[in-house]
Amino acid sequence: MPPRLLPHALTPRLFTTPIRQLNRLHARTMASLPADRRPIVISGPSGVGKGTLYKMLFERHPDTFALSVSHTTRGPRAGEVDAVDYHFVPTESFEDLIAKDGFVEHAKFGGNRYGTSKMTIEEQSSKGKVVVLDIEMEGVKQIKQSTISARYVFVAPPSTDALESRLRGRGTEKEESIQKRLAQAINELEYSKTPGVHDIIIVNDDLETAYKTLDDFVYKPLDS
Ligand SMILES: Nc1ncnc2c1ncn2[C@@H]1O[C@H](COP(=O)(O)OP(=O)(O)OP(=O)(O)O)[C@@H](O)[C@H]1O
Repeated sequence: MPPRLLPHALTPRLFTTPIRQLNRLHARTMASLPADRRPIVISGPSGVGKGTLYKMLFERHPDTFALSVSHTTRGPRAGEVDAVDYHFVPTESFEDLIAKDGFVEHAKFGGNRYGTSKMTIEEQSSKGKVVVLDIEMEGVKQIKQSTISARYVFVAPPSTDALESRLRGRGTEKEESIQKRLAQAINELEYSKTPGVHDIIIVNDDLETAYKTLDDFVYKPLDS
């Protein structure tokens, strides 16, 4: 039996889509490594939208980035998974790793310890991923003093009122924790004004605009 001819509307797109369009489609679905492969350190006050922004980056460029999973002594929030959101460890194990010089940065915040292990960064980089680190001010200072060469992004809120309403709107923090985070936000914002500390400061007002600024920065050519 001769093959049935498909009506035009059902012809597979492959045969009707111009090559240039196909290439663009292909580029978007393939891992698209930035020219600059150094780890990207993203900092900014709690609740400003760091997580929201880098998750968009991961979704829009699959298989390209890896979030450095931090170690912490704090307990998991509802829905958080060990080794995915954090490596949840007891204080003794955390201190053990400090003694072995196993962290690129570590800090205490809100009564808990947080840190990025050298091993975590090495593992992801060796898989060809661009590592993204979500860390706070003290961690940024330590990485800047370390031998790690990184790019530094600071995410700022459009206003402190907006920051507070995002923190509250997220619904993950108790009042005491919100107050601590807001107090710390003032220090973070002050530090961000130090010249030369960050390569870019992104004000996260309109989300898509902020995302575009982040994407452009991450993918800018090496010589610009
Ligand atoms: N541009 C934006 N406009 C309005 N709301 C936003 C915007 N960006 C993020 N948010 C919301 O703000 C809240 C905090 O965002 P997110 O959890 O990403 O912050 P974070 O900086 O990663 O916080 P933390 O450091 O505590 O993990 C979330 O509910 C998120 O949906």
